[in-house]
Amino acid sequence: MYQTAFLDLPHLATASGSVQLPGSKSISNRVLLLAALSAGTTTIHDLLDSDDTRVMLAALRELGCQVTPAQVTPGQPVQITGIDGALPNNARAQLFLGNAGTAMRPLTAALAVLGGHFEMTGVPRMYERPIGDLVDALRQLGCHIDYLGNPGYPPLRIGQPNFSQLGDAPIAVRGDVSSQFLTALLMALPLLASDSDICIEVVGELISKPYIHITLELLSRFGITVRNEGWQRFVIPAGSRYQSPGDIHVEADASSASYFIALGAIATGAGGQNGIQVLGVGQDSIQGDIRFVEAAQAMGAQVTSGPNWLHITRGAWPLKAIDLDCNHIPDAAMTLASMALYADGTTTLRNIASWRVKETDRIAAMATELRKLGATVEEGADFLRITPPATAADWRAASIHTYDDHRVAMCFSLAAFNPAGLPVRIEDPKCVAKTFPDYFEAFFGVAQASRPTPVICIDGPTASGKGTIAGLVAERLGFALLDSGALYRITGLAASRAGIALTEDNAPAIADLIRRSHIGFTPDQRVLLDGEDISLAIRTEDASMNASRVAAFPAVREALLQVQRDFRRLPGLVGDGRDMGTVIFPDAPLKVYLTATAECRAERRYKQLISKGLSANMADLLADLQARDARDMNRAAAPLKPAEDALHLDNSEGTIEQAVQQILTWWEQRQPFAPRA
Ligand SMILES: Nc1ncnc2c1ncn2[C@@H]1O[C@H](COP(=O)(O)OP(=O)(O)O)[C@@H](O)[C@H]1O
Ligand SMILES: Nc1ccn([C@@H]2O[C@H](COP(=O)(O)OP(=O)(O)O)[C@@H](O)[C@H]2O)c(=O)n1
Repeated sequence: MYQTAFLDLPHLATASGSVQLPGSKSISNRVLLLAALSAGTTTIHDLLDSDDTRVMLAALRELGCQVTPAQVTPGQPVQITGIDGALPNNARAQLFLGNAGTAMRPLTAALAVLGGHFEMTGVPRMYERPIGDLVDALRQLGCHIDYLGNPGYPPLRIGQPNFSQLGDAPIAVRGDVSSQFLTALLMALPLLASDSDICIEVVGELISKPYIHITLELLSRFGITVRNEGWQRFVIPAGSRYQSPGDIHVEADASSASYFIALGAIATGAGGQNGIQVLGVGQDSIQGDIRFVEAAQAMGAQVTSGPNWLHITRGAWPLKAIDLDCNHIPDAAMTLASMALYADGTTTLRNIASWRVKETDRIAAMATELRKLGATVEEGADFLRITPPATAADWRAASIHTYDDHRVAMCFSLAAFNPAGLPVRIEDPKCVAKTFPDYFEAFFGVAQASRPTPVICIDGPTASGKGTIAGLVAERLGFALLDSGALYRITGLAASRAGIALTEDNAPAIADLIRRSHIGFTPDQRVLLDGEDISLAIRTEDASMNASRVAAFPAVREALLQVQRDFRRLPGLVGDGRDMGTVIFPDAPLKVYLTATAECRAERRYKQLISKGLSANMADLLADLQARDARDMNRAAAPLKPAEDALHLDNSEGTIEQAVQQILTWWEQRQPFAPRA
């Protein structure tokens, strides 16, 4: 996830490939419970691995269900052998359910009906989340539930039920607080419906009907066909029995899919590749937002689908403007507003009044931000009318405000395909965490920039502060980081360990050795050589000298050339070294030559080594540093020198933060966005 203040999307040209969307949380936990209650073994594909599914799985194991493997492993299904509608007599368990409402409520209902001796506990926040309406409904039936803390809230104790008073009267449950109570009853009461129908009556207006729809659909896959009488009464027919469907796929969140469906409609692929494959949700999805596919098709998208996948390619281009009542797809319809930027006329999205009361006033937010890009937007109480910029010249480079609304951020990523070649800035990109923390990573994984991905080069002599400052600049911009010196350090270390003398004669052997080695950098910048963590070993002064020796060999530099260029990836890269701007990335839009006096550098290096627990001596350090400067500057292959278009930054006096700010200011001056207020 990008934690930066903003994220600059370079102008994008093409997109193709496949995106695996994470499984939906509410579907995952429903499927787990239904599989546990069923007869037979269920193989669950694409289960979400999250805190909430982990506590559910642990609880099911505690109740005696066989779960293999014990943990969710990416790409591997989970198998659950169910209890076939009954627990052993006097079953007993203490279940810790964290803060997972999707586990606490349905499990409470199911266990209260099954009977036994159970304690349902969780984290303190769970004890502030009401469950009284569900407990009241279950007590009407004859279930035995006690509050162990505050009445109306978990923790709970569940005992043996007494159903002798259970008549034909409907069971009443409030529907206007949380639809999870109704979901919980709908999943528990089939256990009681062997001899006669069970009727649930909703008191108050039922909220979140799409979620009840999901529950009903999943129940039917597990053999229970509930009669839905106008969303006010639900009848579970006599003779209902949970039966495993064998295999079941957990769908991804259908609204998350909308951005990639739109992407497939907007972008063509590069080099013969075609289309976007969305894995995790298919057109037979049980989620209401899947009908976004029809709207995207009306605008021109070509969509094919199979079990849990969609494939989208560009059809009509420009896209076709539409006039649509969006009441059935309130969340996904926002994505249509971004698609409207690429349409052949004015698009009208109607019946979207609910947008006004979401994370932000989404009608106002979309209108404001679309206008920043150059679109003409008319905004009404419950509609949005969008006319794209008339020509490429009418597009504007915009810094998109995201209002702490994940969907605004995701929608506007699509503006980076504009015909004007402009980048797009997304402010506060971490707001996507609400539903899709790795959205931008997934987006960058399939999109390609129209020009070489931006690189900021920071070159300079040893201990001038390159590594420290490059790391901070990369962090602020969400860019990848290339510590090129580490590659020479690794090479020196690998050669020494292999017993190869670091002489010019041996350069081909050293180059060969490094080509065969497996070099890795972890996200927290630890350095791996053939799987071994050598982060500390390459930082000794010995390793520094060896690095500077092997770095003088053209064969070694040649071997490392492509390795370094391969670090270039969206949204950008900061490269730190000696020849980033002169040899490796000569086309970089910003090159900085960072210097500081030799004395200043020696002193900083001294402090740095001591703080890492490595031994150091000031006089030796100064001499070594000067020797290394001389070797780096005077060698024939890629000598250390400023690129002709480099900006010089003397880091002897100022603080680290001042140097970082100077580089960020230079970067900002190269961007087309208006200065931030
Ligand atoms: N402007 C500065 N003021 C104080 N210390 C600095 C400054 N710039 C860098 N340093 C410190 O100098 C040391 C060497 O910096 P480093 O980033 O390792 O240099 P390089 O990568 O150029 O060899 C680090 O401990 C760093 O924190
Ligand atoms: N792009 C680069 C980076 C490092 N190097 C060499 O690799 C050595 C170690 O690089 P480094 O950046 O880790 O060293 P320090 O600047 O931290 O001392 C340097 O002394 C250079 O000789 C290089 O030649 N080209």
